[in-house]
Amino acid sequence: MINTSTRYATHPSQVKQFDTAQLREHFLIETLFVDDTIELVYSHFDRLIVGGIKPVSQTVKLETFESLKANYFLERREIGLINVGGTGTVIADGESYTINPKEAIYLGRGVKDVSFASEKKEDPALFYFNSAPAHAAFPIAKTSLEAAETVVLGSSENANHRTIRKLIIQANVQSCQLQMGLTELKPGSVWNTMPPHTHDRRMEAYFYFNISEGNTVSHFMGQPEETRHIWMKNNQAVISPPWSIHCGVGTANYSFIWGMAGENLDYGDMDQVKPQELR
Ligand SMILES: O=C[C@H](O)[C@@H](O)CC(=O)C(=O)O
Ligand SMILES: [Zn+2]
Repeated sequence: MINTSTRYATHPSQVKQFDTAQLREHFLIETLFVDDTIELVYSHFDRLIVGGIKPVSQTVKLETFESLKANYFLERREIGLINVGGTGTVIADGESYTINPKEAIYLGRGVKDVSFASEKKEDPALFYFNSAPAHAAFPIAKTSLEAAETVVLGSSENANHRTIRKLIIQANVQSCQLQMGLTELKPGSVWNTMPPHTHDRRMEAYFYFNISEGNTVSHFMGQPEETRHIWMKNNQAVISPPWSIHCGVGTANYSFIWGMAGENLDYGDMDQVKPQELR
């Protein structure tokens, strides 16, 4: 089963007029994990696809869908998947890859048959994914948190102490557009990506997880001088337009996956915004 929808690109002057419901309709992705289903949103921002796959009682196949006008999903695309559930398997053109919790896999253009399975039905794999158009075919690559390029940023005094793990990044995985990673906040730290930034050459999507029972995260978006917020639940994603900041604050610590597509593969070229400049 595959369930798809499309989100159009928006202009900052439009977003200025949006009420809560419109902001959520255009940017928030509420449902990503449904049993034995692929749930996805096709965004017109850099044509990034944001989705989730939850195999429970059967193997789930990565089917193509109408908007792609392709014979198979990865005919002109690449995909990065990170498992936020129990151990699972990705089968790519007959080859099986075991993906443990918090491990990632990159599949390049041209991989025809892709399917997903969980090791245990009671503890299913949850594959969060991003996919972008690809002009070249790069090899399949599996990465783990240990193998990722890691940076520790922030401090407990600023409530933003966190570990950023760049899983799919130029230094360890070759890709056309896609960059993905996983950021974990330390206990007592609640701010992610603070100070915030923009990168007009790339859009981004944030997927919030490990939000514990009774807690919530407020995601901030918009141009630095015209910000809006979206309240997030566990396992929800939010689309960040290229012109938008993307940062968040929680009522307790949490984790999130970030993924980008666009002009280049230079993670570090962000334009920083000073906290006191935000409006
Ligand atoms: O462009 C890079 C992305 O926004 C994230 O990698 C930022 C992040 O994980 C963080 O600061 O906590
Ligand atoms: Zn960013």
